[in-house]
Amino acid sequence: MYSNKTTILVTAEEMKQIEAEIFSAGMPIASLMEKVALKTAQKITELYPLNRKKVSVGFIIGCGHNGGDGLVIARELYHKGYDVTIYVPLIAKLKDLTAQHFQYVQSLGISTVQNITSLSSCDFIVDGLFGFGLTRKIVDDLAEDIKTVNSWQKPIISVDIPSGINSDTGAVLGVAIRAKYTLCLGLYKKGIWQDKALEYIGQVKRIDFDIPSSFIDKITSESPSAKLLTVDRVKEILPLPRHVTTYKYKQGHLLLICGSKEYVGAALLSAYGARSSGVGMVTIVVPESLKPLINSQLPEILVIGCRETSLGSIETLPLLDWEKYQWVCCGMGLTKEAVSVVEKVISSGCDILLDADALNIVANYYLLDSLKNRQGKTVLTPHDGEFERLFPDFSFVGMADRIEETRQGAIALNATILRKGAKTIISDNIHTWIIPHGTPALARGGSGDVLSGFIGGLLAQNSFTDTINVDTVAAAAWLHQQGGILASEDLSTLGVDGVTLSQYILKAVNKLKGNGQ
Ligand SMILES: NC(=O)C1=CN([C@@H]2O[C@H](COP(=O)(O)OP(=O)(O)OC[C@H]3O[C@@H](n4cnc5c(N)ncnc54)[C@H](O)[C@@H]3O)[C@@H](O)[C@H]2O)[C@@H](O)CC1
Ligand SMILES: [K+]
Repeated sequence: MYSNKTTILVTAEEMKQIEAEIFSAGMPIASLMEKVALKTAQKITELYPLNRKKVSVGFIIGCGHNGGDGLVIARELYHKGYDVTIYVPLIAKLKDLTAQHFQYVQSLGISTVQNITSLSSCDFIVDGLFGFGLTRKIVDDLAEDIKTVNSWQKPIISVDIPSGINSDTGAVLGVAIRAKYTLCLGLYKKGIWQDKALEYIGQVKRIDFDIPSSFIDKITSESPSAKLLTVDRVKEILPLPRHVTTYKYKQGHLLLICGSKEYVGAALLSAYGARSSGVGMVTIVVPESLKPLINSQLPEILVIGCRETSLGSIETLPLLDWEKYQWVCCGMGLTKEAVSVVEKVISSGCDILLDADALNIVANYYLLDSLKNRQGKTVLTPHDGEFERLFPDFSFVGMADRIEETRQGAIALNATILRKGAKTIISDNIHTWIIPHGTPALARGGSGDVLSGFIGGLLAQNSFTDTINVDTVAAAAWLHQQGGILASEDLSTLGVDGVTLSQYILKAVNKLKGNGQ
């Protein structure tokens, strides 16, 4: 089983409360700081081992306990033989524990400097300026110091979170350290996984300090915390291994409603995505003129051609036996003309996924109420622009916390929302997943069409299991990103077109060990 402890994202307030539980249970504050900082120092020695030549490290130390951590790390690296220099810009405001550690490092003869530029010759920098206690914008000399450190383009290791990043929203408070590594202490701070922080966090590594699960549960069980999706959880969610006596209709029947003369490829790519899911049956509804192409490219798919408008969009849906399908995916390349199509899908009572033009139609034609009150399950897959168009009147849009905003959207529409971005977020209100790894190779036309078909195929298969939909959608998004990562490793960031991606998704599935294959 995956552990809450290693994947949960906490706010600064939650972290403070968990810390308070630890202290009130008897752990002395200084002992906890010592433990955390020793483990962090150990990680730094692994990242930058001492070799025959001297390694010099500069510390930028703040006035709170992030600075205290920094000073303990500085002391340990000094004892190990690193050439340590410390800069403490807020020296008059040090918290007691931090001041004590500062006094001790001075007594050891560790060199302290009065100016940031004195650190410019160090091999790397440790940022212990601010952690989750940063409450306001960084200004004046301190802001200049951060700009100066960033301008050196040296490796910077941030303790807990890059100084200047809001630990809940990921927003830059004035200016922020651009880290090469973020060594996050204990639990992941939510801000680290927000898109806004991405340019600053570098590689994230969690330093475990044995927080009892009961404390984490006590503080977070009532709150709608987000979690990082792990490979182990993805393995549990996948509809594998298959039962030996299964047959095609037991593996789900997916209905795709998509495509137009203008966006032929969207229909093809959604079908390729569905194909990669291994779903038992796929039926695709497209404008009549697309039928021969789909037949020639994907011979295993049933194709229903529809009467089309003068511009080549689906004019009306034929009579469909909706009950036959475990999931319906609609919208990819449909064009904004296909209003009646989207209305019919929403009123069908089926379990549905709406993407692309279907989302724009919902936004343009005020279909939000019918969406919210529909019988079947709903999955929506907007990117940021589509998300904002979906909720023009809702106060939560623009609330700065992208993760919470997505959860609020899921509540408002009684739906599972997958919000695309550098970090994909999936929420059904109760559960929220973040896909930790991603690749900019997927920032190109067609990736989303593949994703919708792939999600639909997994949802159709998992509709025969107890797996909740938000988990299936998240696992699909995880594999989609992994497919992109594997493809870009083989073919470069420029080589991940939609067809290639759909094939590499299967490589990502195959890489999961113990999936019954
Ligand atoms: N939560 C935990 O379990 C643990 C936390 N520890 C460390 O403690 C840190 C949090 O410590 P603190 O609460 O002392 O907070 P910080 O060390 O992040 O900084 C807070 C201090 O900075 C000042 N400050 C805030 N914004 C400022 C600004 N814009 N300009 C100038 N000064 C500003 C505040 O007045 C306060 O004195 C964590 O990030 C972590 O590094 C560890 O020592 C031990 C374990
Ligand atoms: K920091």
